[in-house]
Amino acid sequence: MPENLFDDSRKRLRLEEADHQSHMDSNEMDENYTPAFAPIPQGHRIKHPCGKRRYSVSGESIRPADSSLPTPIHKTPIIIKQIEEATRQNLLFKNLDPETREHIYDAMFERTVLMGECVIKQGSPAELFYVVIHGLFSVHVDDAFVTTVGSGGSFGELALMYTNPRTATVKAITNGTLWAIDRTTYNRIVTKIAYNRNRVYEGFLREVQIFDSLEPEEIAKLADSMEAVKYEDGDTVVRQGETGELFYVIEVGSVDLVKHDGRREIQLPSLGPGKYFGELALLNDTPRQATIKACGSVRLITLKRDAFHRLLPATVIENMRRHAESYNNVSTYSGAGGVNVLHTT
Ligand SMILES: Nc1ncnc2c1ncn2[C@@H]1O[C@@H]2COP(=O)(O)O[C@H]2[C@H]1O
Ligand SMILES: Nc1ncnc2c1ncn2[C@@H]1O[C@@H]2COP(=O)(O)O[C@H]2[C@H]1O
Repeated sequence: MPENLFDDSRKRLRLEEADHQSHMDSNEMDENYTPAFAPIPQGHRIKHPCGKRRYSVSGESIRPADSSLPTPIHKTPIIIKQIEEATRQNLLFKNLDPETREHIYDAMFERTVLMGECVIKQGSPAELFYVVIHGLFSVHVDDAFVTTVGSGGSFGELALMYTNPRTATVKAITNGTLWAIDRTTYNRIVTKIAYNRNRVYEGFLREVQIFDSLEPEEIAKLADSMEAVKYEDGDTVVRQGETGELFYVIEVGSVDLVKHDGRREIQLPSLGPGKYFGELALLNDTPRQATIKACGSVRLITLKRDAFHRLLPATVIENMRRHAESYNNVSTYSGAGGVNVLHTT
């Protein structure tokens, strides 16, 4: 049975409440305020010594394999839109992929507050992040008023990052409606979705021929380091002559390759699902040797240069080098179709 984190959150919320009166009615925003946080790097993971992967965010250890996504809390499309707008500029949301963001919106719960209530008390433990749907709230640092936050705003974001005490007091100037999420639930969603996605990559990478010799554990590490990117028809993925930092495996769709040999533009065989490209720049430290464009919608899984060198064993690198030798030999090049000279210059 998944634990009920929302009941827990409400308990903590009550602990944060205190009876304070406020007579502030200013609408000024504190333009000097910069939230003291950096975005949670997606997939900030550590490998547990026992071999089971754990994900560590904000000092809390989460084992995503054993956790589940929270039960969604119903909200109207208007509320979802308001939450979306209020969090659009927030780094903790903006850097998340749409699927993760959606699950976080689903998990947020409603909290109504009365005029004069203290929602956050400076110095108290931080647990909840709030989006303001209705009402006006005043922010005070060391008892000095700094700003107000109204409908479409948010506060308490530090709670999603750290266990540090609250940096300010926030009071309700009017009755209000807030939607909230606690740090544990936020982290659980972020790590669970990253974990699920990596397991899907893992399944796919197991089927990729060049990785045939890898052990399951090596495939899992690779999946954890890879990120998906999407391109639409005609988009250039890599351009001949440019520096390259990524290695690509085609998950969905196909790509067209064109190489300019100094005189002529030559069309090379297209590549489809399970094929890879972009290894030459990383293997030889050379500029890209061909231009590659999406043919229809394409989904690629990418590996950064350092992870490429760190995670791929010598046997795989050797097989890639051997395969690259066939690039200049049309008869043995595995991408069927041969080469066509497009035009000469
Ligand atoms: N100077 C400020 N201007 C605007 N909002 C602030 C300021 N200082 C703190 N806050 C907000 O008040 C919140 C108090 O709880 P947190 O520290 O979690 O996150 C804080 C911010 O969201
Ligand atoms: N005949 C070819 N010549 C050069 N690159 C090729 C050829 N066929 C496929 N490629 C791929 O095109 C990629 C372009 O970027 P890279 O040079 O990093 O790596 C290259 C190879 O993966």
